[in-house]
Amino acid sequence: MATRIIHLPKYSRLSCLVKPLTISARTFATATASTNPPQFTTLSVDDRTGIATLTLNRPPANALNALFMGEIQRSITDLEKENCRGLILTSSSQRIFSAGLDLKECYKADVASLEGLWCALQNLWRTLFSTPLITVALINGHAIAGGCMLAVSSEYRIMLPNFKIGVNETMVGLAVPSWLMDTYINIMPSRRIAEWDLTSSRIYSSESALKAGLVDELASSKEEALQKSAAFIDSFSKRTLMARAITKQQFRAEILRNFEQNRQHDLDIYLSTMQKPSMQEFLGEYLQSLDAKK
Ligand SMILES: CCCCCCCCCCCCC/C=C/C(=O)SCCNC(=O)CCNC(=O)[C@H](O)C(C)(C)COP(=O)(O)OP(=O)(O)OC[C@H]1O[C@@H](n2cnc3c(N)ncnc32)[C@H](O)[C@@H]1OP(=O)(O)O
Repeated sequence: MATRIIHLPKYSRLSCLVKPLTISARTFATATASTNPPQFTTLSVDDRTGIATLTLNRPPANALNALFMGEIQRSITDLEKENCRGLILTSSSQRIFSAGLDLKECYKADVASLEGLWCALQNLWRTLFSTPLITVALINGHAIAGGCMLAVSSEYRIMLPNFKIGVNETMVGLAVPSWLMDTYINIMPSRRIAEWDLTSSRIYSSESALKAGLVDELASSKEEALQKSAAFIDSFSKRTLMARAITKQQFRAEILRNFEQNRQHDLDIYLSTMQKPSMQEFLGEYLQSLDAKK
């Protein structure tokens, strides 16, 4: 299980682009660092197509803590080095893609832990948003806040029915960071709708997300969604990959520049917000409300 990403064929050596994902797919887990075994992700790469599937596996909610986010980020970076062609991001859970930041780790945490969490979130977003890989979020469960961030940072979103997706920060009294706002605007058909959504903490159903343009397709099963994800990646021919990647990065460059200029400010806002007694009190109540559902 604990295998590093090695022996991945260079995409340039692949002779055939359009092949179904299966037969020669190898499954292995991603390492969190060169010496540490992975804990929360599994990566499978199809040798023939050059398509990787990264599966989030941190039960029960794929809540994003620093270690988990570091693993995801390193997987993407490793795949880039191996000239992998496309990445499908999905969840091992049958009902939660990701519930966003691990709120339990935000509660009564010391400053160093809060800082570690936020920097890991910033780094993960930056890596996913800027990667030259063709990225698809296969949203097979609820995707809230940071979970939605993973989806909107990807290039294409395919969602299974009857789940929820959206960014709920203002509902809990928090401003949406400008880089997340820009990422959301980048994919929504209308800036006006994006502003409405983020200011009102709108959470969509899968079906309404499709109508609004927040997701691109629905699929009735994970298998169908995998096929559609592979089809999206395959729709870009080998010939266009380099030009495509540069064009994608040009589209995203200004958002990335703004982020770099405000990175420290963004961290400072998060730290000061999370350390407020009123926020910690609210967070405690919020966590209790999640538990009270049982
Ligand atoms: C008070 C909020 C503070 C926010 C702090 C952020 C400050 C920065 C602002 C700007 C940030 C932008 C970047 C992103 C930020 C975030 O991601 S904040 C996280 C916001 N996420 C949520 O509000 C989601 C909360 N969860 C849910 O709504 C539901 O759990 C669900 C995802 C819709 C799933 O519902 P359901 O299938 O009914 O499962 P549950 O029973 O509710 O949950 C299962 C278990 O998972 C635990 N859990 C759920 N969410 C989280 C979480 N975010 N962190 C940690 N743990 C979580 C839940 O407690 C259950 O646990 P068990 O009781 O152990 O089973």
